[in-house]
This record gives sequence, structure tokens and C-alpha cells, in this order.
Amino acid sequence: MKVVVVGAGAMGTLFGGRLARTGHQVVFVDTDPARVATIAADGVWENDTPARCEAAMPGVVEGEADLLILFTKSQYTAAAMAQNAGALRPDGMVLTLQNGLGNDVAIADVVGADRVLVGITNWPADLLGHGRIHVAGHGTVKFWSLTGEDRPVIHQVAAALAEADLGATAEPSVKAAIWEKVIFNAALNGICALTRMTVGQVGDFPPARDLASQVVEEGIAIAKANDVAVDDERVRQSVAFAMANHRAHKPSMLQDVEAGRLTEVDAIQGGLLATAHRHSVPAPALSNCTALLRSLDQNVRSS
Ligand SMILES: NC(=O)C1=CN([C@@H]2O[C@H](COP(=O)(O)OP(=O)(O)OC[C@H]3O[C@@H](n4cnc5c(N)ncnc54)[C@H](OP(=O)(O)O)[C@@H]3O)[C@@H](O)[C@H]2O)C=CC1
Ligand SMILES: CC(C)(CO)C(=O)C(=O)O
Repeated sequence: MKVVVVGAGAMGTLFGGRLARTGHQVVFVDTDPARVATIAADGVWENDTPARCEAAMPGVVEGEADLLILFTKSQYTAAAMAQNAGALRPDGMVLTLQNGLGNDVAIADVVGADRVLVGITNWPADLLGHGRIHVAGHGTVKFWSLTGEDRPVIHQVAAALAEADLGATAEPSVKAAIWEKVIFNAALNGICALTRMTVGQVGDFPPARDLASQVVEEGIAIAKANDVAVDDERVRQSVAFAMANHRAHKPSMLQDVEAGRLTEVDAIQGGLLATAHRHSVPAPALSNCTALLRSLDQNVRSS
């Protein structure tokens, strides 16, 4: 396959690098000229393992790609799609495994719902420098078509990701998994970003761990009020699993805070909170975390 990875950060580097190592032609697209130049010259590196690939600025690649994998932060989804949809051949597909709610719809607005594959991943990747990542544990990928239809391309993409050792499965009931992930991220990414603790440190410190549990319980109630059949125990277990096994990982939202970037609060905590308001579900812990994260973003905007 010819694959364009839009967003050459932590996750783009992981997915693009592994696909390149299993024989796919991978082009990274990123807005940072220094990052693009470094990847074009040196390829990408996962720990000590390199992969050769191409790199380009947005809007330069045209017309040939079978698959575009979007790994920008959610606040840049619409802009990144507007700039890079032309990289796809007319029936090429877009895969989003980004965190948060609403990325799928923003992509469908540009290419049409029948060209969108949507899902989740819990691979923990930390960006060390341009084209260089550390992967703090193992993860999986689940996705399906946005329209819900079963199509051969879903299985072709799943096979390519599985062959690249990304633990991918095609999963028709992905909607519940997406909500379970957003609840997980609202709790863990938010509290790690606010406290600057790693996942393991939050798990070890009872006040932080209890706050994470409150956000999880509120998130479960919000999903159910919105008629999404999340599995309560699976959400709790996923948080406990990350606390035990992804101990050193700095969630992507903490990486944003440390780098002085805007966070994905509007797509993650904000997406859940808007749903809570629509269904009049009380969510005091989520609401307070959202206000604090939006305050951090406000600092970034005014600095
Ligand atoms: N890191 C992780 O472990 C995980 C992350 N995720 C999710 O995956 C997504 C990507 O996260 P992550 O890889 O950590 O993010 P990063 O911030 O590391 O990477 C995103 C990259 O996209 C670039 N970018 C921004 N706008 C555009 C654009 N218009 N066109 C092309 N590139 C652009 C950014 O540049 P710049 O920095 O200059 O803005 C940056 O290099 C997020 O939704 C995140 O929540 C999901 C699971 C795990
Ligand atoms: C890896 C994981 C699951 C940890 O919070 C994540 O989604 C992130 O860092 O954004």
C-alpha cells in the first residue's frame, strides 16, 4: 500500500515506521519543517530500530495514496484534512485512531462518510525528538467503517496493521470501544496533564487515583445516558491495566502540557461534558478537570 501519515508525532511515527518496515511505501506529512527535513534525511526511529520513509509539508503529496492515517491532535483534524485530502486516490480511505469525540465527523465532512475508518488504539508512544519515539508498552488497535458497513478494505487495512505488529482487529462494535477509550482518556490523560504525573504515579497516589475513578464513574453514566453500551468493568480494568503496565508513559495530553502546546480537552473531556449537559447527568469531577485543563490552554493562548 501507499500510505500517507498526517502528523509525524508520537503515534504517526509508531504506525508509519512499523508499516514502512513491513514493506509499505510511507510518506509522513507534518507542519513542522524541521521535523519533515529530519525524517526525509534520517527516516524514523522506534527505540533503536530505524525505518526509511519519505516526508513532505502539507498539501505537497498528490493523488496516489491508498490510505491516509490521521494522527494530528483533534483540534487540527479539520485543517489537516482540508490540506491533505488531495494526497488520496479518489477511493482512498482515511483511518482515524485519534483520541476524543468528533474526529470521524470532521473527516467525513471533507472526504465523505464512506471513506472513513474509525477506531481506537492504546499504544503508548512518547516523542523523544524529530522522528524518534520511545514505546512504553504494548497496545492494540480496533476499528471499523464509520458507516457500519462491512467492506473488504477494512480487512485489508487490519491485515496490514496486524502484519506490522500493531495488534489490529476489525471490530464492528467499535462505537462502545471509542466511548470506553474517551472515558479512559478523560480520567488518565487529564489527571496526568494536571498533576504532571506519569500513569504509574497517578496509580500509586490515592488522591489522584480516586479522582481518576470519579471521572471514570461519571463517564460511564454519561455514555449510558447517551445510549452507548459501554462495559463498566472493561473501562475500570483498562485504567487499572495502564496504571500497572504503562507506568512510565506520559499520556499525550501531559506531553502537550510539558511542550507548552494546546491540549485535546475540547474533544476528550469537553466532548463528554457536552453530552453530560445534553442529558442532565451530574459530572462534578469531570467538570472541574475540564475547567482546569481549559485554564492551562488559556495560558498557552495568552503566552
Ligand atoms: N501518544 C500516545 O501515546 C497516544 C496518542 N493518541 C492520540 O493520537 C493522536 C496523535 O497523538 P500524538 O502522536 O501523541 O500527537 P503529537 O503531538 O506527538 O503529534 C501530532 C503531530 O501532528 C502535527 N500537526 C499538527 N497539525 C498538522 C497538520 N495540519 N498537518 C500535518 N501535521 C500536523 C504536529 O505538529 P506540531 O507539534 O507542530 O503541532 C505534530 O508533529 C491524538 O489524538 C492523541 O490523543 C492515541 C493513543 C496513544
Ligand atoms: C496511551 C494512552 C492510552 C495513555 O493514556 C493514550 O491514549 C494517550 O497517551 O493519549
